[in-house]
Amino acid sequence: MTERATLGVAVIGTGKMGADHVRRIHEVVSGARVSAVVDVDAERAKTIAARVDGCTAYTDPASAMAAADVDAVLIASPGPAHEAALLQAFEHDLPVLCEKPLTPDAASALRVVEAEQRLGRRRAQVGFMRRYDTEYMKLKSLLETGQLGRPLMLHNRHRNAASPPFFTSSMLISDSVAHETDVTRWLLGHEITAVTVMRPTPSANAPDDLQDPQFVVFETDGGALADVEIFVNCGFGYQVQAEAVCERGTARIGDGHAMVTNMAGRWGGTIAQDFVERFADAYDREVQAWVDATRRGEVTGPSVWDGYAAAAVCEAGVRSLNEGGRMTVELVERPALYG
Ligand SMILES: NC(=O)c1ccc[n+]([C@@H]2O[C@H](COP(=O)([O-])OP(=O)(O)OC[C@H]3O[C@@H](n4cnc5c(N)ncnc54)[C@H](O)[C@@H]3O)[C@@H](O)[C@H]2O)c1
Ligand SMILES: O[C@H]1[C@H](O)[C@@H](O)[C@H](O)[C@@H](O)[C@H]1O
Repeated sequence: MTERATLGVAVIGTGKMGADHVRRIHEVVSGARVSAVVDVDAERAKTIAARVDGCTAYTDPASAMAAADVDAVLIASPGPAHEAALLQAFEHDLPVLCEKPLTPDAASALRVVEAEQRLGRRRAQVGFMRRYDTEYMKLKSLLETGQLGRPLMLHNRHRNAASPPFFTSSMLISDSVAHETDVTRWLLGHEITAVTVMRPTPSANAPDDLQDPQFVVFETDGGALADVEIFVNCGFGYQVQAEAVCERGTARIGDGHAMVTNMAGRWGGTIAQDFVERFADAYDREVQAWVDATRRGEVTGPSVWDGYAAAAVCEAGVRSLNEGGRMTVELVERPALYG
């Protein structure tokens, strides 16, 4: 298959993540350019477009997708806006990289799976960027060698310094733990069959009415258990850690000991303050891999099915959070398109 010339990308949503992806495509990634940006906030779209020569600002995704210089779409609007943008991109037969979550609930995610199936080929990749993080990749490779034996448990910690003002208790699951649903499925190669969410006494530093932290337990069809501590107002920084406990050993990532200093009677290092810093390399690798595959006419990386499975687990998790107790996860039969 011949490679396409430089890929013209429309970035939809130019907030924290979208603006960072615009910078990335403009300055870091090869083989692509940002030809359009879209934001319901016209001023924001214009400000971001002005950073890239030849980039047009739009307020309506459909107009950008119809533009002659747009070959592909990167969706970085909030989760509830993803379904409409994905379906429009499919109508225009454009390849998509959609930030996580694919959509915020299982029914809307399933509509996206069904729409892609009607196209008869994969068109979209979901932005589960931890699959491109070097530490997660090393852990995955080690588990695949079988040296540690069968994975029995996976402990996950996911801490943000502070949550944005719009964050709700349900979003700790649907927006944040969405990542752990994906890494658990991907690292273990299991589907998650049940979810239990527990509520410790909220931190005094969490905004009023926010249930923060939460403690989540996943059961898998391979008989493993995974737990997730999600704490989005921990105050001290951004930390993502995972430890796989297997029959013959354990492996842990995310301790962040890149540099240790000794100074003034203490030893220590620094902690990243947000995801843009902690996962910078992973985002770069993710977007470059998407551009390369798209130019070859292929779709690789986490699929719309992975996005649907994560949405179904998170929906069960939100029910457990709100109603209490263990909730089972029901997935539709996996279509052949997703192997
Ligand atoms: N992979 C990651 O680690 C990671 C990190 C942060 C955010 N995200 C995801 O990226 C997405 C954006 O998050 P963010 O933190 O940048 O949010 P944000 O609030 O900073 O930005 C969202 C932007 O989208 C715009 N917008 C809203 N509705 C829109 C619509 N219908 N069409 C076009 N633009 C619209 C808003 O005006 C805003 O500028 C979310 O899906 C979020 O979950 C992923
Ligand atoms: O949207 C963000 C993003 O996905 C981050 O990676 C995660 O740590 C945050 O909790 C979430 O709100």
